[in-house]
Amino acid sequence: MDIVTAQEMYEWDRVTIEDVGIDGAILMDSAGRAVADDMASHIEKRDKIVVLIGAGNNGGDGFVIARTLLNRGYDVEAWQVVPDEKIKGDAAKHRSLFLASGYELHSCKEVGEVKPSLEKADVIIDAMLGIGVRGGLREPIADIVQEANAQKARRMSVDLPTGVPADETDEQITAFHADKTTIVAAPKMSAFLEKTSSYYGKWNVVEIGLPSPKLPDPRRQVWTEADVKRTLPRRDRNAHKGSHGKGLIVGGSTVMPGSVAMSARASLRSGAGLITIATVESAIPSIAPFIQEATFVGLGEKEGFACRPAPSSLSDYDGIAFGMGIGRQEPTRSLLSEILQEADTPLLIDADGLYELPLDLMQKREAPTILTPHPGEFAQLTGKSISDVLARPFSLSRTFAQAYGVHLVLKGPSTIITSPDGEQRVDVSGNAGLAKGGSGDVLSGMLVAMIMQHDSMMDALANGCVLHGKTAERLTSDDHSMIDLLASDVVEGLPITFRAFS
Ligand SMILES: NC(=O)C1=CN([C@@H]2O[C@H](COP(=O)(O)OP(=O)(O)OC[C@H]3O[C@@H](n4cnc5c(N)ncnc54)[C@H](OP(=O)(O)O)[C@@H]3O)[C@@H](O)[C@H]2O)[C@@H](O)CC1
Ligand SMILES: Nc1ncnc2c1ncn2[C@@H]1O[C@H](COP(=O)(O)OP(=O)(O)O)[C@@H](O)[C@H]1O
Ligand SMILES: [K+]
Repeated sequence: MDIVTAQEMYEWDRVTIEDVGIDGAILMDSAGRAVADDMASHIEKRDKIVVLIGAGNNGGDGFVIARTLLNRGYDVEAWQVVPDEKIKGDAAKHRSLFLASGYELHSCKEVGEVKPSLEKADVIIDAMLGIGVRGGLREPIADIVQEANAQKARRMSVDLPTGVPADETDEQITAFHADKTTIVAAPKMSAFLEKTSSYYGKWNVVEIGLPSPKLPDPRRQVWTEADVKRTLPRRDRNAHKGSHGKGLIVGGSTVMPGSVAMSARASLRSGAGLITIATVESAIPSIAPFIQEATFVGLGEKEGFACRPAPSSLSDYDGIAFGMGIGRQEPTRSLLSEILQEADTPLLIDADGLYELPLDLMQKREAPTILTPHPGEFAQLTGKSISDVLARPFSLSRTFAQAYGVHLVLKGPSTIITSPDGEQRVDVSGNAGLAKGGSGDVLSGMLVAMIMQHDSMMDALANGCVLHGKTAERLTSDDHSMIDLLASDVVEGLPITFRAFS
């Protein structure tokens, strides 16, 4: 499922109308009817419905939705919240069709006129503004949004909640707070941004007749369960342990020994053939009982933290993960510098490994490098603030991955995975049960296992992220809550996930 900007959406629409030859008013009719069909499955005949209609094409969709629901016998009041002369083109045509059908259209210049209807409504449908919003909301829309948000009615938005822009933004927004949004044709970037995603409520996408081959490839897509099922490698019945990769996990310290054990277990549970843990010598006895299947390499240590030299024969491994629980001490960073220069296999760097990462050495590597920061770590890597990262994760990820030639997994409720040539995939699985220490360590272990088994790095990373999130989702819907779920529960939950997906 492609994720679009406003500009990409307009281009898709333009090409469909001009080159394919589908009339704009017909597209609007299809869009409105598809949205009405979707919304109708969430409303009852006895519900009092108010449709709020703006000036642009989003309002045009609103006229079609109101007419369609009225045709089907729903109890609908249609409210135009802009002056007549503002409504032009296809929207004006659908306004005429609405009136010619014999339906009543209310209009308001200020919120007081529509307020009694909003107060009585069971459902408020927002077709005021879509991807064409510019700047702060003007009156009366600003007041209507505030009044609608104060009601107990169910709020449903058409395409986007009014006030939410389609794209990344630094601006503070005031917006309609939808319980549900029916998105037209393709999800917009803002559905995945921390600042704006909550205004959408639950969302889904309806098809409206825009031909898929005519969408200019945004190189940005949601990675779905179906994508995982399609691309997850099947295990060959003649496999031996070497077929699925020999991984090295470098991390841990005397004060943080558990993280590497979790990464290693997650890696083995995700299909890695062999896992070696490289950690400070003194931590091995405390870790070993938790992971009988792994082998160990003892690292030299200074005051409980790992130091050079790097484990010998780095080239024996098919994948390396560095950083979980390793600490931020100077000797540890020298160890990473050595690994960056010597390892000629895929190297994933997470957690403390990302702290003061030598970007120049990383950039010189020829084998793939994968960074898995959360927004705080990415802010530190880029010299931006966390709020900058949260406002522009797509563009900052793409710029960084392309500049440094790395794969970037920017973690969060929507995890954005970017390749060195700028392709992006978004994983929306998981829930707040994962907002716990150790979740990232589990993910790193899973990703190393995936990297060793897939031919495509992007498939490996996207599949690993979705399987991680889906495991948490399943666990919190069965035996656990988001409160009690531990990272180690996610590791032990992997078998059922893999059974479902492979
Ligand atoms: N194009 C497509 O691909 C398809 C689009 N479709 C649908 O069309 C929608 C996009 O339509 P759109 O381009 O007409 O923009 P839209 O969001 O209705 O707003 C424009 C109006 O809002 C006004 N306005 C702006 N900012 C404002 C503010 N801050 N406060 C107050 N008012 C403000 C602005 O006024 P102006 O500034 O011009 O005076 C103008 O009148 C899209 O989301 C989808 O639903 C589908 O039907 C089919 C395929
Ligand atoms: N609210 C959430 N919804 C979905 N996934 C989440 C949420 N919070 C955290 N996660 C996921 O959990 C993991 C946390 O990683 P990270 O922040 O590195 O944790 P830690 O360093 O504590 O192990 C990431 O995969 C992230 O995507
Ligand atoms: K809307």
